[in-house]
Amino acid sequence: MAGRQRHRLLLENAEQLVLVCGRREPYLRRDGAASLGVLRAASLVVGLDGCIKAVGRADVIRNQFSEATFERIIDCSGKCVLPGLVDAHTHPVWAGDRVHEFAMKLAGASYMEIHQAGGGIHFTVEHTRKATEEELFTSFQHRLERMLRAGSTLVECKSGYGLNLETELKMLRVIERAKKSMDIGISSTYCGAHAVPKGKTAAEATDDIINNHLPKLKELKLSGEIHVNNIDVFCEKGVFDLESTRRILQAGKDIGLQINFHGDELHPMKSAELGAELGARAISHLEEVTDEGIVAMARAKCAAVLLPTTAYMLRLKQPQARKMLEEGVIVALGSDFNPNAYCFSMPMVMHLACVNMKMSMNEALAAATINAAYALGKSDTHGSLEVGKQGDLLIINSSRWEHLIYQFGGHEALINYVIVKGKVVYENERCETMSSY
Ligand SMILES: N=CN[C@@H](CCC(=O)O)C(=O)O
Ligand SMILES: [Zn+2]
Repeated sequence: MAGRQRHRLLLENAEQLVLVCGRREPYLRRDGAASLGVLRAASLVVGLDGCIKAVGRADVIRNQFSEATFERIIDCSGKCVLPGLVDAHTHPVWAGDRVHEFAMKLAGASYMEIHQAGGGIHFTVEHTRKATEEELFTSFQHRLERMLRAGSTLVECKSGYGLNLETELKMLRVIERAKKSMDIGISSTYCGAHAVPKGKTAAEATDDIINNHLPKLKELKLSGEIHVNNIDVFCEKGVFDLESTRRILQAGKDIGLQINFHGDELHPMKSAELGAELGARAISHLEEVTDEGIVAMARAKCAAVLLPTTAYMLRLKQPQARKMLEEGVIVALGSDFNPNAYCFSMPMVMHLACVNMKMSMNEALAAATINAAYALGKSDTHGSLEVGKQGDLLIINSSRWEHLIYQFGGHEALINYVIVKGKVVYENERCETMSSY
């Protein structure tokens, strides 16, 4: 019996309550994701500390908590409860959109042609350097709100449109401010090696990062001003080669950052092999990964963060999700939200992963919850509905959870509530009438 205690939230009698996993698994590989834990006619309790206190059959929970009181009770009859989605890769702090480049790409220009002609990341760097911290914060806040409304409750956020120390720090301060002031969870990534800045060689940029940027980040961490979680490099032909990538990532690891980088996207670079060797937490993209790289990642428990929007947008070859899953790689998903791939929606990302990368809906949900949390080093607190984990939840207005993936582009009509630490942070009253058609 739970006694007369007060709790924050009771979700009662959900048609389906999708645990994702239930035995404190830190990740799910292919076989684990084949059948996700789903309870029927189930309830869930979140305590005043924001953590899940109980999950189980509705009649059992009713009995157990018969004398308890709740700040809020939501009747979930006919609805599904899922863990909040985790977006493992985004670039959400920038000024200056690139809709004009979308038109160029549709007319046949490649991503690298635009980049080498001074557009792409360089265009965004120019605009981001000019923007004030306040302007960047305002647009970032709006973007985070859109991510939250699409069901993401934990998001990885990169810097990388400054390249010089001053603007990289400006971006990281903006991310830090959102970490403190917004409900959505954030894992922050220093991505000063996102491109070689104009006027510098890759070797000079590498030295600048190692000798100036990283020592400053260490100092700011010690003074408590900015806490960065991950280090990233765009390891790509014509950007940072394997050796520069190795030096930067190792230096980041030496100051306590988790390695989580862009690799093997447009050309095979042996990024996967490097990441496995350095103990990387995750590598993103991997459209061009080798068979040996896949095996090395599986062995090193290095998560593959696949980004279906990028391959779709740039008409690249799809990452080999099936091969990765068969070889035992931990597969996660990210939206890759950035001025090139303007997508906030993890439900859309899961849909693309299923159709274009041949993942099952169970695999896609595991990749967008527990495995994405693992890619950020947070699967002990996020990514599944288990007692003791943070109460980050979604309630959808459907009696089968798979509608979240099946109704592509339709999440606005389907997501009824988004909850962080047991507190309702988004409530969509219109979905009641909209999603039943
Ligand atoms: N590939 C490198 N970085 C981003 C794109 C960033 C940009 O084009 O602004 C990505 O992950 O897709
Ligand atoms: Zn990226």
